[in-house]
Amino acid sequence: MNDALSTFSVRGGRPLKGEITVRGAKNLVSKAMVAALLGEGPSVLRSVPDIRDVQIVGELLKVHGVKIERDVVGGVIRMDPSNVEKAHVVDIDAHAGSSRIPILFCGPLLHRLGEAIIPDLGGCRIGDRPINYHLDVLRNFGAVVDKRELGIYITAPNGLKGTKIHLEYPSVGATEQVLLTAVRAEGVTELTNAAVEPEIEDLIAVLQKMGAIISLQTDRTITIEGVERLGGYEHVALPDRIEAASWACAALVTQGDVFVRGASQKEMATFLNIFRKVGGGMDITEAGIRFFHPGTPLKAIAVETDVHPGFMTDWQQPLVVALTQAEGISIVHETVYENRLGFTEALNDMGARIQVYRECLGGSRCRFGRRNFNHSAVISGPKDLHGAEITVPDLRGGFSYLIAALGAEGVSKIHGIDLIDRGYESFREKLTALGAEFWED
Ligand SMILES: CC(=O)N[C@H]1[C@@H](OP(=O)(O)OP(=O)(O)OC[C@H]2O[C@@H](n3ccc(=O)[nH]c3=O)[C@H](O)[C@@H]2O)O[C@H](CO)[C@@H](O)[C@@H]1O
Ligand SMILES: C=C(OP(=O)(O)O)C(=O)O
Repeated sequence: MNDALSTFSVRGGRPLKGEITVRGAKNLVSKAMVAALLGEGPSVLRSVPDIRDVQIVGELLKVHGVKIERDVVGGVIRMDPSNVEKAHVVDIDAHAGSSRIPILFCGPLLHRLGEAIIPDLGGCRIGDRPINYHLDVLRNFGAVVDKRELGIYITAPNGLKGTKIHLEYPSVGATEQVLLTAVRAEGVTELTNAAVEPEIEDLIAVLQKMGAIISLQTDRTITIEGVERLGGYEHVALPDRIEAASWACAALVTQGDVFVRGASQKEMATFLNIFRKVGGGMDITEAGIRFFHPGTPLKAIAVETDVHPGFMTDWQQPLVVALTQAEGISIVHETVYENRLGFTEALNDMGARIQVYRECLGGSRCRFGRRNFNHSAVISGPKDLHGAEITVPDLRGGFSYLIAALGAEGVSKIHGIDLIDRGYESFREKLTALGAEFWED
């Protein structure tokens, strides 16, 4: 175990009961903040959660001259990009490895400054996570990409021009790259096989408020007519459907009853279907969703992760913990990331029975079939979980360990808990509100 990591101890066995609130989605807020860079006037974003990714993007905006005012408690961030300027390489490099968002600064910085320097990316290590689509997209618009020792240096000597782009896979980040570049490129851009996640639709709404002209067809085609200028925006971020689903799984595993204020049915429809099939109870209201264990045995299921409107990959890890409590054999086929099942090893140390396979099990053949990636899991349940000493591997894996520890008999020691702050606002306070017993060493 790494002693340098902060340690969080949890005594499991108490049902989580009560109410918590989710605010804006990590995967929209950070991108809407980047979009503010494109405007000539200030932008105001509301329902901003207090998570580390927001802080990191805020700092990156600041080093580029954006004036930021933030009301952390009220969840409001005001960004004034009137004086965007070149940042010092050392200031940019200070953010190397911290998040995946810097790659999305390319289009806005090229439009504003004619060049962009992008540090090495961070984010969860759940696969190789290449950026080839991003760089191809930028080259398509006419950008010149130069890989240097301290990151990537991008210029657009002849400006950025609208183009036709087809994505080999509907990547969320690459779709956002196209949007954030095309809105001010000269002429029309047509993107086919685009990702259509709710966070992307919300980013389109933000850009439209700024003056962009974007249409989204039902066949994953997005057309963007470039405009010369964009203004600021005022926007309320859509709620975080990943955080909401994570608390739903925590309610199930601990035999609890949690009202997640802010959870929205529309963006969670696919998760809600699976939660119901597993046997979870729910009451859907306008204000939020109550998730509870109905007292009857949970049922095993087969599920595969997919791009929207499929079952989201970021829901997979919390759901796997819930499936350790279901009666029978569940199958989970991870088709978005090749390496997102490593976290199951520690669950097995806690008493779960999960076997991982290279084959595509229980669903269609995916990009990872017949390759050396353990991307299918077979979960036999129900199994009583017991406390263990575990280290957080990534954001969702970390929250999943927390769920397992809350549902386990005895005390678990979780190392590296701070990683969870990247995407779960005030999770310690929320755990306290729900009656969990934990302490930090
Ligand atoms: C900050 C953020 O919004 N993160 C989300 C975003 O990540 P992110 O935008 O990084 O995820 P992508 O949709 O781009 O990745 C999907 C797949 O495409 C591959 N790929 C992607 C880009 C590329 O240039 N080349 C390539 O091969 C990836 O390795 C992965 O296998 O969408 C993922 C899929 O819903 C979510 O899990 C992440 O929470
Ligand atoms: C994979 C995730 O995020 P990121 O892309 O920021 O690593 C996540 O939120 O689960």
